[in-house]
Amino acid sequence: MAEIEIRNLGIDYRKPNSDEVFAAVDDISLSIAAGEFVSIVGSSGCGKSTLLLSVAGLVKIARGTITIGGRPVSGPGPDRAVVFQDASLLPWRTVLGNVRFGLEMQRWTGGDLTERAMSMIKLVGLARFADYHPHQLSGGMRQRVNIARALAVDPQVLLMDEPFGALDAQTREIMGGELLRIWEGDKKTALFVTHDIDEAIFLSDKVVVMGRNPGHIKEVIAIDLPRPRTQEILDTPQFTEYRRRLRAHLAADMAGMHFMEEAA
Ligand SMILES: Nc1ncnc2c1ncn2[C@@H]1O[C@H](COP(=O)(O)OP(=O)(O)OP(=O)(O)O)[C@@H](O)[C@H]1O
Repeated sequence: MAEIEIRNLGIDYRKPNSDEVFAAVDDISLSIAAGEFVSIVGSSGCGKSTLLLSVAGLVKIARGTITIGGRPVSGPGPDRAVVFQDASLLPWRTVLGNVRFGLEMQRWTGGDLTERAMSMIKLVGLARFADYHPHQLSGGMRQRVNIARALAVDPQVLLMDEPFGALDAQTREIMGGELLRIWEGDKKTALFVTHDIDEAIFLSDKVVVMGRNPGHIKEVIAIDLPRPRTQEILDTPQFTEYRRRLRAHLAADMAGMHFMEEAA
């Protein structure tokens, strides 16, 4: 059975300064197996974040269902952890304090909190910085802390919304590799939103391509590349072919957007 099962999902939002509602995503069905790494790509505003937030239980489901491990999602829960683009760290707490905070919030009972937090900080390569405060860290390091905090509570599902979106290209590439190393260690089910096609292919078992108005799934592409993945894979013919397919999808979507703007 799939770990995450999304069936005919629809999410509505209210238009700004109006009572009118519109479907941000509609009729989305997707099955994600336990331990799978799935990325969501698509043009801006097509509903990627909305889909991720719905799995997190942070937006109201208007139509359809989402189940995690067979249980319907009706709000946030300890089985899911979310990492957003901007590391939401507490500035007055150290790295250790921030990772501990996640455990404190979940009333972690799986052993000593500091020990657990430290093991996660080591996992993301920040052991030497445990006493630092967020402002003393680079953007990439802050995002590592965010990931450590999310993983510390041992969620079944890790949800990431453009977690490397604010980082420079090189740091982003390094962080992608790091994320895979961590994920390969204990294979959480991962759902990852990105604008970056190469990042999506490099990380994923499946790439979900979304289209817009309302947000829907255009195609789910299985990425049949060997693991563990290294940067060399980016230059292989298979990788290039996946890139070509995904670019063609997104280009078609962009062309549709221009057409709509002209028609408006
Ligand atoms: N809280 C909200 N209230 C009203 N409309 C919203 C809300 N959040 C998102 N929207 C709208 O819903 C649609 C989907 O937004 P969403 O953020 O899910 O798209 P996205 O694909 O993640 O976009 P981006 O790639 O630009 O981050 C957009 O039209 C957006 O303007």
